[in-house]
Amino acid sequence: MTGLTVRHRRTVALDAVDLDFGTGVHGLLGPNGAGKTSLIRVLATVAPASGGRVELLGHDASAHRDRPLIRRRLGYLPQEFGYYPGFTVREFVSYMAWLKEMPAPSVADAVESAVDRVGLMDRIDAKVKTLSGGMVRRVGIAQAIVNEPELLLLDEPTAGLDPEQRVEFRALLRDVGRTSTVIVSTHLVEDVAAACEQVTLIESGRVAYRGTTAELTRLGEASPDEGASPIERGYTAALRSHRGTTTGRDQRTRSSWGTGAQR
Ligand SMILES: Nc1ncnc2c1ncn2[C@@H]1O[C@H](COP(=O)(O)OP(=O)(O)OP(=O)(O)O)[C@@H](O)[C@H]1O
Repeated sequence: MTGLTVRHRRTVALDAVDLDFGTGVHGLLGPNGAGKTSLIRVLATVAPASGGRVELLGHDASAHRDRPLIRRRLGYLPQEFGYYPGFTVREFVSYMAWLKEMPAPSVADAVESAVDRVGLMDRIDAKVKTLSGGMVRRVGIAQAIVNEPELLLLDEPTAGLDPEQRVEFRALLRDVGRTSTVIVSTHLVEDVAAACEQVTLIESGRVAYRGTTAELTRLGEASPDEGASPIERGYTAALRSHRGTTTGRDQRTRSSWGTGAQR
Protein backbone atom coordinates (compact mmCIF):
# COMPACT_ATOMS: atom_id res chain seq x y z
CA MET A 1 0.00 0.00 0.00
CA THR A 2 1.18 3.49 -0.70
CA GLY A 3 -0.01 6.65 0.97
CA LEU A 4 -2.84 4.81 2.74
CA THR A 5 -4.93 7.32 4.64
CA VAL A 6 -8.01 6.48 6.72
CA ARG A 7 -10.12 9.18 8.32
CA HIS A 8 -12.99 8.75 10.74
CA ARG A 9 -14.61 12.17 10.73
CA ARG A 10 -11.96 14.49 12.23
CA THR A 11 -9.68 11.68 13.35
CA VAL A 12 -6.84 10.62 11.08
CA ALA A 13 -6.54 6.91 11.90
CA LEU A 14 -3.85 6.25 9.26
CA ASP A 15 -1.71 9.00 7.86
CA ALA A 16 -0.24 8.27 4.39
CA VAL A 17 1.17 4.88 5.33
CA ASP A 18 3.44 2.96 2.94
CA LEU A 19 3.71 -0.74 3.76
CA ASP A 20 4.14 -4.07 2.04
CA PHE A 21 3.70 -7.56 3.44
CA GLY A 22 5.07 -10.76 1.93
CA THR A 23 4.65 -14.43 2.83
CA GLY A 24 5.11 -15.13 6.55
CA VAL A 25 3.64 -14.04 9.86
CA HIS A 26 3.61 -10.30 10.54
CA GLY A 27 2.79 -8.83 13.92
CA LEU A 28 1.02 -5.50 14.07
CA LEU A 29 1.65 -3.80 17.38
CA GLY A 30 0.78 -0.39 18.77
CA PRO A 31 -0.99 1.40 21.60
CA ASN A 32 -4.80 1.67 21.80
CA GLY A 33 -6.09 3.85 19.02
CA ALA A 34 -2.88 3.59 16.97
CA GLY A 35 -4.72 2.60 13.79
CA LYS A 36 -4.24 -1.19 13.70
CA THR A 37 -7.93 -2.07 13.26
CA SER A 38 -8.34 0.69 10.68
CA LEU A 39 -5.49 -0.85 8.68
CA ILE A 40 -6.80 -4.42 8.95
CA ARG A 41 -10.33 -3.36 7.93
CA VAL A 42 -9.01 -1.77 4.74
CA LEU A 43 -6.95 -4.88 3.98
CA ALA A 44 -10.04 -7.04 4.59
CA THR A 45 -11.94 -4.86 2.06
CA VAL A 46 -14.64 -4.08 4.64
CA ALA A 47 -13.71 -0.38 4.93
CA PRO A 48 -12.64 2.00 2.18
CA ALA A 49 -9.43 3.99 2.26
CA SER A 50 -9.82 7.77 2.40
CA GLY A 51 -6.72 8.12 0.25
CA GLY A 52 -3.79 6.21 -1.20
CA ARG A 53 -3.53 2.95 -3.08
CA VAL A 54 -3.91 -0.59 -1.78
CA GLU A 55 -3.04 -3.62 -3.87
CA LEU A 56 -4.10 -6.99 -2.47
CA LEU A 57 -3.14 -10.32 -4.05
CA GLY A 58 -2.50 -8.53 -7.32
CA HIS A 59 -5.81 -6.65 -7.33
CA ASP A 60 -6.73 -3.04 -6.67
CA ALA A 61 -8.69 -3.04 -3.39
CA SER A 62 -10.65 0.04 -4.43
CA ALA A 63 -12.03 -1.59 -7.60
CA HIS A 64 -15.54 -2.96 -6.92
CA ARG A 65 -15.21 -5.75 -9.46
CA ASP A 66 -11.94 -6.96 -7.88
CA ARG A 67 -13.24 -7.26 -4.31
CA PRO A 68 -15.05 -10.62 -4.71
CA LEU A 69 -11.86 -12.02 -6.27
CA ILE A 70 -9.85 -10.81 -3.27
CA ARG A 71 -12.39 -12.02 -0.68
CA ARG A 72 -12.31 -15.58 -2.00
CA ARG A 73 -8.61 -15.73 -1.20
CA LEU A 74 -8.81 -13.87 2.10
CA GLY A 75 -9.44 -14.90 5.69
CA TYR A 76 -10.51 -12.30 8.23
CA LEU A 77 -11.23 -12.46 11.93
CA PRO A 78 -12.53 -9.08 13.14
CA GLN A 79 -11.97 -7.86 16.70
CA GLU A 80 -15.64 -8.52 17.37
CA PHE A 81 -17.21 -10.98 15.04
CA GLY A 82 -20.89 -11.61 14.54
CA TYR A 83 -22.29 -15.11 14.35
CA TYR A 84 -25.67 -16.79 14.45
CA PRO A 85 -25.91 -18.28 17.93
CA GLY A 86 -28.44 -20.91 16.84
CA PHE A 87 -26.04 -22.31 14.20
CA THR A 88 -23.84 -25.23 15.06
CA VAL A 89 -20.09 -24.82 14.57
CA ARG A 90 -20.33 -26.90 11.41
CA GLU A 91 -23.25 -24.84 10.06
CA PHE A 92 -21.58 -21.53 10.83
CA VAL A 93 -18.20 -22.40 9.28
CA SER A 94 -20.00 -23.95 6.26
CA TYR A 95 -22.02 -20.78 5.86
CA MET A 96 -18.84 -18.68 5.89
CA ALA A 97 -17.31 -21.05 3.31
CA TRP A 98 -20.39 -20.53 1.13
CA LEU A 99 -20.05 -16.72 1.50
CA LYS A 100 -16.47 -17.07 0.32
CA GLU A 101 -17.84 -18.88 -2.75
CA MET A 102 -15.87 -22.06 -2.13
CA PRO A 103 -16.73 -24.87 -4.56
CA ALA A 104 -19.63 -26.80 -2.93
CA PRO A 105 -18.06 -30.30 -3.15
CA SER A 106 -15.00 -29.13 -1.19
CA VAL A 107 -16.87 -27.42 1.66
CA ALA A 108 -17.65 -30.36 3.97
CA ASP A 109 -14.03 -31.56 4.15
CA ALA A 110 -12.66 -28.01 4.38
CA VAL A 111 -14.99 -27.25 7.32
CA GLU A 112 -13.93 -30.36 9.21
CA SER A 113 -10.26 -29.65 8.54
CA ALA A 114 -10.55 -26.02 9.77
CA VAL A 115 -12.51 -27.02 12.89
CA ASP A 116 -9.96 -29.75 13.60
CA ARG A 117 -7.09 -27.26 13.28
CA VAL A 118 -8.60 -25.12 16.04
CA GLY A 119 -9.20 -28.19 18.24
CA LEU A 120 -12.99 -28.10 18.22
CA MET A 121 -13.86 -31.38 16.48
CA ASP A 122 -15.57 -32.68 19.62
CA ARG A 123 -17.92 -29.66 19.52
CA ILE A 124 -18.48 -29.43 15.76
CA ASP A 125 -22.20 -30.19 16.08
CA ALA A 126 -22.72 -28.05 19.19
CA LYS A 127 -24.58 -24.75 18.86
CA VAL A 128 -22.24 -21.77 18.93
CA LYS A 129 -24.28 -20.22 21.77
CA THR A 130 -23.37 -23.13 24.05
CA LEU A 131 -19.61 -22.54 23.67
CA SER A 132 -17.28 -20.61 25.97
CA GLY A 133 -15.83 -17.25 24.86
CA GLY A 134 -12.47 -18.84 24.00
CA MET A 135 -14.19 -21.55 21.96
CA VAL A 136 -16.22 -18.96 20.05
CA ARG A 137 -12.94 -17.20 19.26
CA ARG A 138 -11.62 -20.50 17.89
CA VAL A 139 -14.75 -20.82 15.72
CA GLY A 140 -13.84 -17.35 14.44
CA ILE A 141 -10.36 -18.55 13.58
CA ALA A 142 -11.82 -21.66 11.87
CA GLN A 143 -14.05 -19.56 9.62
CA ALA A 144 -11.05 -17.36 8.75
CA ILE A 145 -8.91 -20.31 7.62
CA VAL A 146 -11.62 -22.51 6.03
CA ASN A 147 -10.71 -21.42 2.49
CA GLU A 148 -6.95 -21.81 3.10
CA PRO A 149 -6.49 -18.08 2.54
CA GLU A 150 -3.44 -16.60 0.87
CA LEU A 151 -3.92 -13.52 3.04
CA LEU A 152 -5.05 -14.08 6.63
CA LEU A 153 -5.98 -11.04 8.73
CA LEU A 154 -6.54 -11.49 12.45
CA ASP A 155 -7.52 -8.65 14.77
CA GLU A 156 -6.75 -9.53 18.40
CA PRO A 157 -7.15 -13.26 17.74
CA THR A 158 -5.84 -14.45 21.12
CA ALA A 159 -8.25 -12.37 23.21
CA GLY A 160 -10.13 -14.87 25.39
CA LEU A 161 -7.86 -17.83 24.63
CA ASP A 162 -6.30 -19.58 27.60
CA PRO A 163 -2.49 -19.99 27.71
CA GLU A 164 -2.53 -23.53 26.32
CA GLN A 165 -4.79 -22.52 23.43
CA ARG A 166 -2.55 -19.52 22.74
CA VAL A 167 0.46 -21.81 22.36
CA GLU A 168 -1.49 -24.02 19.92
CA PHE A 169 -2.79 -21.00 18.06
CA ARG A 170 0.72 -19.62 17.57
CA ALA A 171 1.77 -22.96 16.06
CA LEU A 172 -1.21 -22.72 13.69
CA LEU A 173 -0.12 -19.21 12.66
CA ARG A 174 3.41 -20.36 11.94
CA ASP A 175 1.99 -23.22 9.89
CA VAL A 176 -0.32 -20.97 7.82
CA GLY A 177 2.54 -18.45 7.45
CA ARG A 178 4.69 -20.99 5.64
CA THR A 179 2.71 -20.43 2.44
CA SER A 180 0.48 -17.40 3.13
CA THR A 181 0.72 -13.82 4.30
CA VAL A 182 -0.58 -13.59 7.85
CA ILE A 183 -1.11 -10.24 9.57
CA VAL A 184 -1.94 -10.35 13.26
CA SER A 185 -2.90 -7.31 15.28
CA THR A 186 -2.26 -7.89 18.95
CA HIS A 187 -1.48 -6.23 22.24
CA LEU A 188 0.37 -9.30 23.40
CA VAL A 189 4.02 -8.80 22.61
CA GLU A 190 4.63 -12.43 23.59
CA ASP A 191 2.32 -13.54 20.73
CA VAL A 192 4.58 -11.64 18.38
CA ALA A 193 7.73 -13.08 19.96
CA ALA A 194 6.38 -16.62 19.59
CA ALA A 195 4.65 -16.53 16.22
CA CYS A 196 5.82 -13.61 14.05
CA GLU A 197 8.94 -13.14 11.97
CA GLN A 198 8.26 -9.49 11.18
CA VAL A 199 6.94 -6.68 13.34
CA THR A 200 5.27 -3.45 12.31
CA LEU A 201 4.69 -0.95 15.07
CA ILE A 202 2.01 1.67 14.44
CA GLU A 203 1.49 4.79 16.48
CA SER A 204 -0.92 7.64 15.90
CA GLY A 205 -1.55 6.48 12.36
CA ARG A 206 2.09 6.25 11.36
CA VAL A 207 4.62 3.45 11.07
CA ALA A 208 6.84 3.80 14.13
CA TYR A 209 9.04 0.76 13.56
CA ARG A 210 9.52 -2.13 11.16
CA GLY A 211 11.90 -5.01 11.57
CA THR A 212 12.24 -8.64 12.42
CA THR A 213 11.15 -9.95 15.80
CA ALA A 214 14.82 -10.72 16.50
CA GLU A 215 15.78 -7.09 15.73
CA LEU A 216 13.09 -5.74 18.07
CA THR A 217 14.31 -8.11 20.78
CA ARG A 218 17.92 -6.94 20.26
CA LEU A 219 16.73 -3.33 20.54
CA GLY A 220 15.16 -4.25 23.89
CA GLU A 221 18.31 -6.01 25.08
CA ALA A 222 20.25 -2.81 24.50
CA SER A 223 17.63 -0.68 26.25
CA PRO A 224 17.93 0.28 29.91
CA ASP A 225 14.12 0.44 30.24
CA GLU A 226 12.32 -1.69 32.73
CA GLY A 227 10.09 -4.33 31.23
CA ALA A 228 9.17 -7.95 31.61
CA SER A 229 11.02 -9.22 28.55
CA PRO A 230 13.56 -7.96 26.00
CA ILE A 231 10.94 -7.73 23.25
CA GLU A 232 8.66 -5.65 25.49
CA ARG A 233 11.60 -3.37 26.19
CA GLY A 234 12.22 -3.27 22.43
CA TYR A 235 8.58 -2.24 21.88
CA THR A 236 8.94 0.63 24.38
CA ALA A 237 12.33 1.67 22.99
CA ALA A 238 11.02 1.72 19.40
CA LEU A 239 8.01 3.81 20.41
CA ARG A 240 10.21 6.23 22.32
CA SER A 241 12.60 6.57 19.45
CA HIS A 242 9.67 7.29 17.13
CA ARG A 243 8.41 9.96 19.48
CA GLY A 244 11.86 11.52 19.40
CA THR A 245 12.44 11.41 23.12
CA THR A 246 14.87 9.43 25.21
CA THR A 247 13.87 10.65 28.63
CA GLY A 248 10.15 11.33 28.60
CA ARG A 249 8.64 8.93 31.13
CA ASP A 250 5.63 11.27 31.35
CA GLN A 251 5.25 11.30 27.63
CA ARG A 252 5.56 7.52 27.43
CA THR A 253 2.91 7.07 30.09
CA ARG A 254 0.57 9.47 28.41
CA SER A 255 1.13 8.06 24.96
CA SER A 256 0.96 4.44 26.03
CA TRP A 257 -2.76 4.96 26.54
CA GLY A 258 -2.94 5.75 22.83
CA THR A 259 -4.11 8.85 21.05
CA GLY A 260 -5.76 9.41 17.73
CA ALA A 261 -4.39 12.22 15.68
CA GLN A 262 -7.09 14.89 15.84
CA ARG A 263 -7.02 17.20 12.89
N1 LIG B 1 -15.87 4.52 13.63
C1 LIG B 1 -15.06 5.45 14.15
N2 LIG B 1 -15.47 6.72 14.33
C2 LIG B 1 -14.65 7.67 14.83
N3 LIG B 1 -13.36 7.42 15.17
C3 LIG B 1 -12.89 6.17 15.02
C4 LIG B 1 -13.71 5.11 14.51
N4 LIG B 1 -12.97 3.97 14.46
C5 LIG B 1 -11.75 4.30 14.94
N5 LIG B 1 -11.69 5.61 15.27
C6 LIG B 1 -10.52 6.33 15.77
O1 LIG B 1 -9.45 6.07 14.88
C7 LIG B 1 -8.24 5.89 15.61
C8 LIG B 1 -7.65 4.52 15.27
O2 LIG B 1 -8.53 3.52 15.77
P1 LIG B 1 -8.25 1.96 15.56
O3 LIG B 1 -9.44 1.24 16.08
O4 LIG B 1 -7.83 1.73 14.15
O5 LIG B 1 -6.98 1.74 16.52
P2 LIG B 1 -6.36 0.39 17.10
O6 LIG B 1 -4.89 0.51 16.98
O7 LIG B 1 -6.98 -0.81 16.48
O8 LIG B 1 -6.80 0.48 18.64
P3 LIG B 1 -7.04 -0.68 19.73
O9 LIG B 1 -5.68 -1.25 20.02
O10 LIG B 1 -7.58 0.08 20.90
O11 LIG B 1 -8.00 -1.67 19.17
C9 LIG B 1 -8.59 6.07 17.09
O12 LIG B 1 -8.32 7.40 17.44
C10 LIG B 1 -10.08 5.81 17.14
O13 LIG B 1 -10.69 6.53 18.19
